Amino acid sequence: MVPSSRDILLFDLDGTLVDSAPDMADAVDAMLVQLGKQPVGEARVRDWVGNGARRLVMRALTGDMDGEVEAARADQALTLFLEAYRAALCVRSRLYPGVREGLDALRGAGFRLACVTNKPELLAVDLVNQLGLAAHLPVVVGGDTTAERKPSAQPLLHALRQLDGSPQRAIMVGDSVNDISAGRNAGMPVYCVPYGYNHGMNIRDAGADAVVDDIMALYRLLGSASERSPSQLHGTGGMG
Ligand SMILES: O=C(O)COP(=O)(O)O
Ligand SMILES: [Mg+2]
Repeated sequence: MVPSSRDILLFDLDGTLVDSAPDMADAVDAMLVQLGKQPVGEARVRDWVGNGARRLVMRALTGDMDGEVEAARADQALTLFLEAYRAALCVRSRLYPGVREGLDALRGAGFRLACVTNKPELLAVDLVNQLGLAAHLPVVVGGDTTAERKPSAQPLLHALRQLDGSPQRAIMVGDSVNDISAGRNAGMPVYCVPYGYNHGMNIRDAGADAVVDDIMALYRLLGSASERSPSQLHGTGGMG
């Protein structure tokens, strides 16, 4: 039985469900080479993912987390990146261990699941399909679906509207401070996995309500909480 208080789970995509950095890094490097620049490689790109494609491209062009370039240059680079990425979206990307089993178990227990990512919506939907998760994640909200992306609450609330849900019934599950802020802004608890992309920082220091080793561990945590008492699972609207 699903806990009556929190029966909706909003999942981040990159770094939480899928290790997509290898394909993103290949597309970033293809873009850089087309612009006559040196490729940067996967390790750098891992630290740069999570704030949307445009920010990723600006980080790659400047080598700086907060780097800015003029709009026309960013537009041109973004077009090249998206072309390369769309053409090879799911070549080396892999689900993290425990994801398919965990989502199966959560679905089987009656949770309703959605994806809220800063990836452009079309790419996110395509990737979810290619990974065979379309049935698990019937709602996919991307970084360009609403006017603002995470850490704004907008995309989370948009997903909840499509599920006829509310923040009181939901938990955000992610891998970065961006997901934690988005969940806070939307008024819901945030559980994090420790293996994703958190800009080189340890997620255990970032203030999540819980850190779960993987999505199967999330299922075990929510399952055992629901057996104890629904109200113990953040049922009173508290944040932790
Ligand atoms: O920054 C991105 O492109 C996507 O990142 P997210 O799936 O972790 O939100
Ligand atoms: Mg992420």
